[in-house]
Amino acid sequence: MNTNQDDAFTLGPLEAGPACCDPQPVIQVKDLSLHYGDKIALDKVTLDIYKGCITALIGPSGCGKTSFLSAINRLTDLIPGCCVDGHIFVYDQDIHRSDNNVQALRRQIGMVFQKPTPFPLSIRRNIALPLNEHGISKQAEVAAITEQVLRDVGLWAEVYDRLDTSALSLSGGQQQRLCIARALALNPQILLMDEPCSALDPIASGVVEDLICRLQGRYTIVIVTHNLAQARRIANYAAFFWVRERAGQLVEFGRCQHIFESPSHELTAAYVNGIRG
Ligand SMILES: Nc1ncnc2c1ncn2[C@@H]1O[C@H](COP(=O)(O)OP(=O)(O)OP(=O)(O)O)[C@@H](O)[C@H]1O
Repeated sequence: MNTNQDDAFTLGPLEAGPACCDPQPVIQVKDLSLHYGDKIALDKVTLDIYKGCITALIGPSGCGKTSFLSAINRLTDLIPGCCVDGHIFVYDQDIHRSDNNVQALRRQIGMVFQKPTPFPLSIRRNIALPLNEHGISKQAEVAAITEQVLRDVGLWAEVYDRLDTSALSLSGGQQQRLCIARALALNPQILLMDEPCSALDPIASGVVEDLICRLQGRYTIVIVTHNLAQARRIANYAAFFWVRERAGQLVEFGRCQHIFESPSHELTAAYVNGIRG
């Protein structure tokens, strides 16, 4: 087993530096409101997400962070009673237009959840299954992608000799890296991550956090985190949500340094300094 994590990852820092030096909107959210029946989870949120950057969604429990994430790849379509108003443009396409291809959208946008969610199948099948579902089934191609993405997430050296064992035999941190590899296999441009480290022990969490930093620049990443220190360490931009009049609202969005060191709103300052929330 390779114990040196720096050697394990095949992704290093980008030579050209982070793409977020020159912010280009990839996801444009305009007046997004989201209801679950009578409950307003998000009220008129407008926000741009920039190409190649990591954007952290922060705020107290129940302010609509997960709902915001779910709307971006239309997972909200699957929730009974959930209703979305407003517009979300991904690469200038309005994703809620009726002629939009949801399968193509989800291929473009990978999702990683709080709790690692490997399929109860072998490590190999976990990567192969989504590829097969999207029409990639040539054995050599599937094997090459499998090796590449497992190398990308620093897992190859740990699993190359047991690809046919159950993914459930992996540790929690390894399972989460497998889930990230599975998301990368379809070559998405955008990754949505809902508290990807919160179910992991501190060491596994550190490895996954390091991996997320290595993905920056290659992918546009939107991450929900309750860990403000983590948001500060890894994100280029932060969006601070709050609950006002029982509805989730965006209070402030900006460069991470601005949000944490000189926010424009008193509420943001109170939250990031641990006074409220
Ligand atoms: N499927 C659902 N049905 C009804 N209400 C829901 C549903 N999902 C979320 N909500 C409600 O919508 C609001 C926003 O929830 P959401 O999970 O998006 O917030 P969050 O900021 O991600 O919270 P947390 O940090 O605790 O995960 C909450 O009041 C929640 O109870």
